[in-house]
Amino acid sequence: MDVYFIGLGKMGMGIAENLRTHEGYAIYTYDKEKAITQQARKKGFTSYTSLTELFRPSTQRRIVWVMVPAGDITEKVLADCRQHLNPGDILIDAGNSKFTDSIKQHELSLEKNIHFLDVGTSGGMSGARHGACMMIGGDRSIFNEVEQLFLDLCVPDGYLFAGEPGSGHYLKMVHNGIEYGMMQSIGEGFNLLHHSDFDFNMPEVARVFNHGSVIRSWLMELTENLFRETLDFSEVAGIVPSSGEGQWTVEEALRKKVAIPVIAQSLMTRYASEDEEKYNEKVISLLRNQFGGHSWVKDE
Ligand SMILES: O=C(O)[C@H](O)[C@@H](O)[C@H](O)[C@H](O)COP(=O)(O)O
Repeated sequence: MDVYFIGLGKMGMGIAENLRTHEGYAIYTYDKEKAITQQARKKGFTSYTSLTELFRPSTQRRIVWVMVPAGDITEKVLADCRQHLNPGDILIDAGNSKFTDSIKQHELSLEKNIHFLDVGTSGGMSGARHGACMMIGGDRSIFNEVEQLFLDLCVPDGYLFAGEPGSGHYLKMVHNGIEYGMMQSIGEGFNLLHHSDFDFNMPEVARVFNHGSVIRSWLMELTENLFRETLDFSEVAGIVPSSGEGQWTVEEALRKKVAIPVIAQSLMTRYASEDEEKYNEKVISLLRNQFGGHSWVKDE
């Protein structure tokens, strides 16, 4: 198979490096950053500096693996690719795109007889390099034609053809909603341990939670790792950004009138962490003062 990688960031580069450890692929790469193109060449990839060079006329079917930031950038890259591709080529968006965008991209691709698969990719950087988890939406017949790609890139049992266009990214969205809730719960539990009257050894607690307990998990292993690296979090601001999938999960739950209180609360907690002004808490403090004469704490 001729596989063209577009976007060699933390995930794209890992996936490309993963794929070249398998037989049967000709791999071509492109990244808009010259420095990354150089880096890819140093690693031995055939790497180009423009899409025109990358997509030199070819009679072979091209499989294009796009892994760039979701939203406008993905939309532009996919549109640019379609300018160069032949009918029958396969365009794969393996980034964290919104499922509604993927449905649209599927339709736009179809207009040019280009096939489109939306692939939700999980497992972080180590997964990309050594075996990922992938959730795939699109036409089943196209998935069947390139299934070997997923067999090679994923851990055993680590991919699923989810169904219609958009379903791959829908699944990844909900996966990330669950990820938000699980992380929130781990954070809260360890916060309580941190404030308790007992002197718990945090890395050891995370270790024991990981051996035979109900809550053993990769996130708990990462919790053990982070505590082993340092117990001093004084330099960490405690601000938790979010890339969008948690928000889309909540929006979808509102649209479908499905209750997801834990995931919604995890998202709100992240938003609150970013709100350094604390206007909400200031209003509440002053309200307590209004009705009860309670004093408010002066900002230092
Ligand atoms: O499954 C995964 O490998 C992760 O979910 C990965 O996709 C990424 O780390 C998140 O997109 C971060 O998402 P937030 O920025 O929303 O926390």
